Amino acid sequence: MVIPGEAPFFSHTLSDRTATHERPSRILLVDDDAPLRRTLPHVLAHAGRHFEECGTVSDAIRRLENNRYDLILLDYRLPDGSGLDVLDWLANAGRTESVVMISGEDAIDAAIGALRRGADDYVRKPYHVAQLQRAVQNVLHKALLEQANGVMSQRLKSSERLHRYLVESSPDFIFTLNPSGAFNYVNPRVQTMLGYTREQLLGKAFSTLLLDDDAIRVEALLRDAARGKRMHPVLELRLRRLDAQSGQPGTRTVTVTLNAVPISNRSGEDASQAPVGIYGVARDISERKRAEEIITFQAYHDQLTHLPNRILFKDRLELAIAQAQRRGGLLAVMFIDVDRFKRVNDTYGHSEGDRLLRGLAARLKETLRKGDTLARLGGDEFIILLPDIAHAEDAETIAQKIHTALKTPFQLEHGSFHATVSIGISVFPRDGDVAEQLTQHADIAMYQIKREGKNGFRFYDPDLNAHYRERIALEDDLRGALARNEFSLHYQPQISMDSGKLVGVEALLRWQHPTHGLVGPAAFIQVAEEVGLIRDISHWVVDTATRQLARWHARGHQALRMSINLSSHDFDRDDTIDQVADCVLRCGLAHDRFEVEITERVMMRDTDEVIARIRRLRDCGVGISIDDFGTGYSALAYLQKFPVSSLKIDRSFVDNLNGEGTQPIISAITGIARGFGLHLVAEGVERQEQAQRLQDMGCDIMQGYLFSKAVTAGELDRWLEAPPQHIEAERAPRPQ
Ligand SMILES: Nc1nc2c(ncn2[C@@H]2O[C@H](COP(=O)(O)O[C@H]3[C@@H](O)[C@H](n4cnc5c(=O)[nH]c(N)nc54)O[C@@H]3COP(=O)(O)O)[C@@H](O)[C@H]2O)c(=O)[nH]1
Repeated sequence: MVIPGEAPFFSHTLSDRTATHERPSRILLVDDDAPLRRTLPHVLAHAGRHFEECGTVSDAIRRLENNRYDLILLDYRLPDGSGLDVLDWLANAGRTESVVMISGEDAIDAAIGALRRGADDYVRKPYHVAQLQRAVQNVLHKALLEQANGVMSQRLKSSERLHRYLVESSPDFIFTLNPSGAFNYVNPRVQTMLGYTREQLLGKAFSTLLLDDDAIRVEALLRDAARGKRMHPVLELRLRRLDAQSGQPGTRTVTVTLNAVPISNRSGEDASQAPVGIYGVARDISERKRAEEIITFQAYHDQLTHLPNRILFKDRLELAIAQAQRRGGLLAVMFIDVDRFKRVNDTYGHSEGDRLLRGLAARLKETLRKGDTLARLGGDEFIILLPDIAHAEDAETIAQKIHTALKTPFQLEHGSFHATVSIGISVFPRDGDVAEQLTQHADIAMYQIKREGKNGFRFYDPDLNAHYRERIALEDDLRGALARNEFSLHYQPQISMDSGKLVGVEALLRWQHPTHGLVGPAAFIQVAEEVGLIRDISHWVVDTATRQLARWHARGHQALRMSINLSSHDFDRDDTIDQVADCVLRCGLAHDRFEVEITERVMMRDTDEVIARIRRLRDCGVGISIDDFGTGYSALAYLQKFPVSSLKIDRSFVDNLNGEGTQPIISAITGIARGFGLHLVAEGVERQEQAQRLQDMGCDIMQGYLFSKAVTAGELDRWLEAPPQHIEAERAPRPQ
């Protein structure tokens, strides 16, 4: 490295300069004695010595003005002045030539005067040759030593400047401590790194920058160092920082290397006795630490809620199991699933779903103690670890607290939302002694709560395993069912009692399961909804049903109506509704021939979006039929809001025709249908007398096992060509 304006650090070596005998010496003889001037070069001859001569002061000065010499042999008395004049000239010119004064003056004052004015030696005439030779040799040697010394000190200065430059401009905080551990040097980096000026730190103990824990470690180290022990190479410490802007204290994380350095080199003494200073280098690793912390946090936490994730949860659970095993204690795992969460996402969008999850995380946290772990496993699944419980029932208390905490609705952008959760609990060691098992058993218990109607909690029970496995298998089979073409539609006839004719059909979904045979929708629709398969299934139903109806219309049965069932989930989005409209249009189905049955569950959703979607269907000529009409509370209110075209008298009324209050309800429904001009169908008609009573009450169209179960399209083809004989027989005589 080269400091600007400086020679390279080690551009030459000492040995170059100290090899005096090899170096030529240029010597000027100044004497008015010409024979002496000619003789002296012979007397003083030596390898590398070159002599020049002159006899006057002025001649000497002229030569000096143009040349440099290593030595001047200078006579005291000269024709035009004194050798002292030459000495003065040399002094004034700042010249460094060595001078041996040669003089016949006896007086000691002359010698002293010459030496004072810069002569290096004084030889009095007459002299012995050997005396002059020695003087010349000594002076030349001394000059060379001085020269070498000058070079050396120049190099030391350069070296010191270089080191100072390196230390002062270092990106690290470099410091030295005295034996008491107080700063006696700090480089300027301290100001940007820690916010202190050098003056603020000099004289202060290093420990004043340290946090308590670190201070204890470092003080022990410094004590060891003072006793001559080797120091540890690298420490990670937090140094106190003074924020210049806010004046607030903070910390920076640094790696520090501390090295003991003996302060004085007292030769002969035991080195371990020498007082020790400390040389330290602190490197700021705060940013790296922060980045590491963020990466670690992200690896072990859920980004949405900032709760621990599955990995961290498992880690904590394994630790808690090990501790519980040691102390023979209990712990509980609570698997929590948010009920109907998917609906929030589908209806209000993902940002509302996220808001709800964050709110839920905060509420769940509030119900827990320090030391418990709440984690998010993903989606709407949370899990809690209660690492230290006295009784299994303690987990029950927490579950109740959670349900209580959720009684207050969440405030979302779209308004308030009342969330419920299903909680499954497993307890160590009763329900398992490894993390995966406890988690899976809590999950199974949670799943059972879902099956039992959600919004509750229960403990794991080994009997639940079988149900769980069935459910998992069902989910797996269902996922491939569409691709394997295992679905079909069956059509249940609707008969007009007046004409005895088949006037409509309800399309009902069937699943030809590879091992279980023909499976009805009640066994899988809910699962399809929960695992998100319902959309694709509904699309298949809509497509198949509209094509089939178009085929029957094309064969001349244009009056035939068909209804299909959609899931309430299908009304959360536009795509299924768009598809119904597209299919009806593409197949050219006449107004009201194709109908979508909606349940009160759909109407209860009652959002602007759901109403708009139902209106859109109606505008496309699709009939809207209310299934299980009259079983809910606000049936009449719905009729005002929704563009309904048909009502179905629920099977429960038909079943209970003789029950208290049933007949007035059925009469009311028939009255409403007549009043609003709605198509009316009674479903679940199984017996002749039911058909008779319904007909008496003004209901004409009926559907039920009395007439037929749902049949395949092929069977219905045959029906349409030749209605079965028994239908006529089932028809009740017309009222007179
Ligand atoms: N999202 C979709 N849901 C569908 C679809 N297809 C059907 N479903 C829903 O499943 C429910 C059960 O249907 P299913 O097992 O087919 O039962 C229907 C009839 O078989 C049964 N029924 C008909 N007549 C009688 C009878 O006289 N007695 C008796 N005990 N049961 C009878 O009733 C069911 C039809 O009911 P409804 O829909 O209310 O008219 C079913 O309720 C649908 O909601 C589908 O494609 N998608």
